[in-house]
Amino acid sequence: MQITRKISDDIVYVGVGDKRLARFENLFPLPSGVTYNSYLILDDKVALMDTADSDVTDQFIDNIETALEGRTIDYLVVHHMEPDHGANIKRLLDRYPQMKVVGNTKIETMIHQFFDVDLTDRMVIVKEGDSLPLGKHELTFVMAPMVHWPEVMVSYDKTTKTLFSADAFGTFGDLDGALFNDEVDFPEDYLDEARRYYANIVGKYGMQTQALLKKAAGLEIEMIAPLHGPVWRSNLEYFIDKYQTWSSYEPEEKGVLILVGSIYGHTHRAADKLAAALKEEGVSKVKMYDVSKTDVSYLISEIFKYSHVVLACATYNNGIFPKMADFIHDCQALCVQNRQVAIVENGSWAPASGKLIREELAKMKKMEVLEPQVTIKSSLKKEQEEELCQLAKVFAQSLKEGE
Ligand SMILES: Cc1cc2nc3c(=O)[nH]c(=O)nc-3n(C[C@H](O)[C@H](O)[C@H](O)COP(=O)(O)O)c2cc1C
Repeated sequence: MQITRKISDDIVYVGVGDKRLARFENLFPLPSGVTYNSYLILDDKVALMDTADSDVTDQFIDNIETALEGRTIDYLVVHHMEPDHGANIKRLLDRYPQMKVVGNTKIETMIHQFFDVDLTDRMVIVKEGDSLPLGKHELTFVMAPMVHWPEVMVSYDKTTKTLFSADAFGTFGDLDGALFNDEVDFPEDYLDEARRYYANIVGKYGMQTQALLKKAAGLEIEMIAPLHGPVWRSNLEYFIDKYQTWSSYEPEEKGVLILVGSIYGHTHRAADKLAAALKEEGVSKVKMYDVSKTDVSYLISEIFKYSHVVLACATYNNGIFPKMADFIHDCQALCVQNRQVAIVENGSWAPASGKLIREELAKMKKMEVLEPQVTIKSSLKKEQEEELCQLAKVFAQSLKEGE
């Protein structure tokens, strides 16, 4: 059985969706799966654009064999060596003995690291701007180092004006039979997962992503074919604009994200009070999460989205409540920056989480702390309720600025 679709007259999607994988990179929950995209260009020469994860090998090979209709593969273009795309390189080298691998020198090195293969006379090394003629199609290679591994490159097909974008413009989520962005309700059903993918996987490398966007701006692109999620053939500016926003660490939306680290719920009550006060002040977008309940990858995605953040946190063994500390650590690792943040701390004998959170924020770029910092000693009292109302006013004013 094969499951393939054409993305143009002679380019066939041979990728595979996987709904069974629980966590991407054994880390990020996948409630609706993921796709491993791969594309076969059937020209005078046949080029396969990347392979797929070992979990889907059988279906992937079936797809390729059907699309080939008895032909063989001349070139395997490797854009990225992460095993969710590179796992089948050796298998394909064995299966198609005349196939050559196209990639840069770092890709060649990594192929040898991952596999015991002899690449003598089987490697075509390419650098920035090099081209590979296939017949009607000609691929031009553009290096994209650290988006999000060092060897990453993308390629551009002049004939169909397609950018094979590697992991850039990828999205979590299986596609349920769809292939193109205009076959799904992307803003409704995929945007959150696209942001979660970007923020957690590529988010650390904003500068490198900006460099790639700059190079891409010089190309006439009508289709973006990433390694995960839908192929973009319409409204490209919409998704490119999202990437501009995310990679420059600009908030996507004005609104307040409240993150609560609470052991017994008292800190939650304070967060509830603040949320209600924000509503009273006319703040339309307020979103609250318990950091113990929500996987940190969703919290990271949300902080990439919202302009303003409240960290409401209990003190735990003279430290920051562990789940909140984990979140802050992830923010630092992913270079989260440029947000307005307020702190609500709690402690029964020596509240310290506020001071410690402030120290962590100071290590990050452009994280402005809004005052007052509110200190609760066990449960919320009248005095702190007033401080929370005052903080809500400060937020409302800050949100209005620049409108
Ligand atoms: C294991 C544990 C360690 C704690 N460590 C501290 C501490 O170092 N300093 C402090 O002031 N309170 C400490 N507390 C108390 C809590 O911070 C305090 O009771 C707070 O009000 C809890 O808020 P919550 O109801 O939102 O969980 C600790 C509580 C627990 C359960």
